[in-house]
Amino acid sequence: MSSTVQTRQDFRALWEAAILAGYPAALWRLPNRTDRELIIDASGTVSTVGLDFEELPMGFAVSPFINPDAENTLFLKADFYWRFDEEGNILAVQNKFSDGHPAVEALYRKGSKTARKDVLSNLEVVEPVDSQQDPFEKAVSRAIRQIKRGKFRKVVLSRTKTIRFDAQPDIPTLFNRLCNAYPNAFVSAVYLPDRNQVWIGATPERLVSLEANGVFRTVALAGTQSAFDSEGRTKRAMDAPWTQKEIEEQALVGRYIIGCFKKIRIREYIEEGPRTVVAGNLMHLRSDYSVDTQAVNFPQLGTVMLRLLHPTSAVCGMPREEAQEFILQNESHQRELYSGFLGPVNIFQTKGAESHLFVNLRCMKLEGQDGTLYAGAGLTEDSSPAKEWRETELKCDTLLSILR
Ligand SMILES: C=C(O[C@H]1C=CC=C(C(=O)O)[C@@H]1O)C(=O)O
Repeated sequence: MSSTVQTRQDFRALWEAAILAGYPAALWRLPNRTDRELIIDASGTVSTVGLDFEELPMGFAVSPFINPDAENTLFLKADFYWRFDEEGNILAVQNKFSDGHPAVEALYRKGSKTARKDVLSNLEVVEPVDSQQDPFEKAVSRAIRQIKRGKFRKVVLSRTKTIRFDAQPDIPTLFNRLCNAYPNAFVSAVYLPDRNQVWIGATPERLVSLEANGVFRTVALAGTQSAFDSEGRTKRAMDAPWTQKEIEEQALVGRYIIGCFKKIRIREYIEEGPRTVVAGNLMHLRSDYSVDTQAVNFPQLGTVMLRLLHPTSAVCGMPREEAQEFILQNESHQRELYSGFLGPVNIFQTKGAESHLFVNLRCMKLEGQDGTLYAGAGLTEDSSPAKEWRETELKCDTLLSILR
């Protein structure tokens, strides 16, 4: 434990010092919380692990979309961990190294000199919008034909939007803006030096949570509509109209989760919903599932369920194998970490360790000044290609409206 005593520290300074030193770093804010948390891995590289909550130390996990049995999960070890309040006061700190260690020197010395910025550079959308629209809509039509032929029931097709900033964007500023705009999202920024990428996003979808009291949680999230009416007024969630297609699309995700519980003979789950939830500029239908792992005497439930759930039918489809094959054959980009999962693992809180993994949605990959936004839409036999395209545009706007 370091003896570097500090009660206030701008996480911007630490983040920038980590990037300068080439250390992997993850910055996040849990939904409906105000604390910001930061992990820095001073090894300089991200390791690949099998995600096992019982085995892993404190850290931050990041998974690609393709990750059978969660065996190829990237893991940032918490060599340094801080929890800050909104004003930047340090609420908790755990450093593995003492004063004099090169990593402590690199982070605290370089970090303390960093000037405060709060501007975002300008950006332009590089890719002409229609170059993506036509191939996307054609792929949606192919998917609908396959669904009608009975190949699968649902598939989630995604597309990208490429943007270019006129200077490297300031991640802490962007992160703070996302936190302010989307209080009920999981907001995160992850720096992966091996890939020379930063992934930043504000996702509404929890994949697996393991609370200190042993409660396991997951959700079935699907169905999308704008949170605003045609005159731009905010809709009331309770008045949101849902079509048969959207109700069915969300029900398939719920059925998939219940199927996973059944596989491992868990009957003691609590199901709540579906209800309409607001996710920034959008609304979705969400059902919540929880299990008391202590009451059912199943401490490994989180690890087992994660392997069964990922990728859920909210990002892949049903049946999973057929849908995944269609995605790999019909999407023109690699998803990489989009629609994978990410989040803190075994973070020690006063009552015990907690883990919270979220599906990596409403996100952007940043490589220098180039950004790639990702968005997908769940397709069923009642989908309309033009409507699905508009839905992906709305999903890109979750981040774009904050960037502009
Ligand atoms: C695949 C995405 O969203 C998923 C989560 C909520 C609603 C969805 C939908 O309505 O299609 C998607 O299943 C995305 O944001 O890229």
